[in-house]
Amino acid sequence: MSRNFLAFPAPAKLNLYLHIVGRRPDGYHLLDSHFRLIDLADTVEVAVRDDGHIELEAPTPGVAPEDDLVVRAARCLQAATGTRLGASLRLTKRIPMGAGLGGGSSDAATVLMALNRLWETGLDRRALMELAVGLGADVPFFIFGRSARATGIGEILGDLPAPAAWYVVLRPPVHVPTVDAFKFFSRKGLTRESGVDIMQTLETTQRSRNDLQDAVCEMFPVVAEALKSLKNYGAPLMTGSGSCVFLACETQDQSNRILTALSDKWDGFVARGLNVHPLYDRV
Ligand SMILES: C[C@@](CO)(OP(=O)(O)O)[C@H](O)COP(=O)(O)OP(=O)(O)OC[C@H]1O[C@@H](n2ccc(N)nc2=O)[C@H](O)[C@@H]1O
Ligand SMILES: Nc1ncnc2c1ncn2[C@@H]1O[C@H](COP(=O)(O)OP(=O)(O)O)[C@@H](O)[C@H]1O
Repeated sequence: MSRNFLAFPAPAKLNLYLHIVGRRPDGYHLLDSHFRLIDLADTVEVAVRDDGHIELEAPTPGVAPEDDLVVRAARCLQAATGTRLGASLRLTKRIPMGAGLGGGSSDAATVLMALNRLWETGLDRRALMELAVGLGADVPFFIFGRSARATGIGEILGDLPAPAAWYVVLRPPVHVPTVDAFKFFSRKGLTRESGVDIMQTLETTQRSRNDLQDAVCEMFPVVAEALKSLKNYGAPLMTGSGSCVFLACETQDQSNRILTALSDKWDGFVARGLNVHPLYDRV
């Protein structure tokens, strides 16, 4: 049966700083991080089914369909709203996985926003964000949908504008499991005491720092090498739990020139910072 698929973008994100300021009893770490959307995006295609089934037409490489975040997001919205409708899903992956770019989380957020509209379940942004945190700590950010300061485990979000910027992003050929990055970090006892009003100290200390960076560089020295390559051009940073590293540039041309200069050694891409999620007004 031919179905009427509609396509929705799922943009990636960078962490312009990532501070770990504590740890919850359940083991999740308390963060203070600046999340910024970029124009690299996956595409999620959705067709409503009236039989209630959730079907992913082709598996995401390395992910069992029932574990796929797009399937989990659809089932989560079904359970929360009691809708009898289902969906067929197609996913076009462009965001590297395990790269600190939030690809899986963004895919999940796009499914929640798209199906909330197509199933007419009528949840508001706040309700969708509350559902989202059960799918992943940085899923709520993509529903919040604009440059944000994230605290808590990443689910408490407030506006924090980012300067217009282009980013050159290098992609070391390793997949960093988020859980391993945090585990390695905590084993080294580098967690700062919680409760510090980081925005005050941020004025006096260097803001753009990723507290997971040293741990990931120790686990994957190739990430340290990628940072070193970019250090010739400015002050690079790893995004999220890695493996990607990035450098902010004022112009697209500057980003392209740096990527070209490093292209014999590194895979990478140039991305433009976004102020709002492409689906922002569709919630
Ligand atoms: C680290 C960040 C920073 O933006 O980005 P990514 O590197 O994933 O892109 C995010 O907080 C990742 O969010 P997300 O990828 O959704 O993580 P989850 O699936 O919720 O958690 C995976 C595992 O990471 C650890 N984890 C995650 C978030 C957090 N604040 N503290 C943690 O300790 C937990 O062990 C958890 O079981
Ligand atoms: N649709 C999906 N796209 C990407 N990863 C997915 C998806 N569904 C589940 N995953 C799992 O989520 C993990 C985190 O993926 P992703 O969010 O892209 O990376 P990161 O957490 O480094 O930003 C992947 O390693 C994969 O095992």
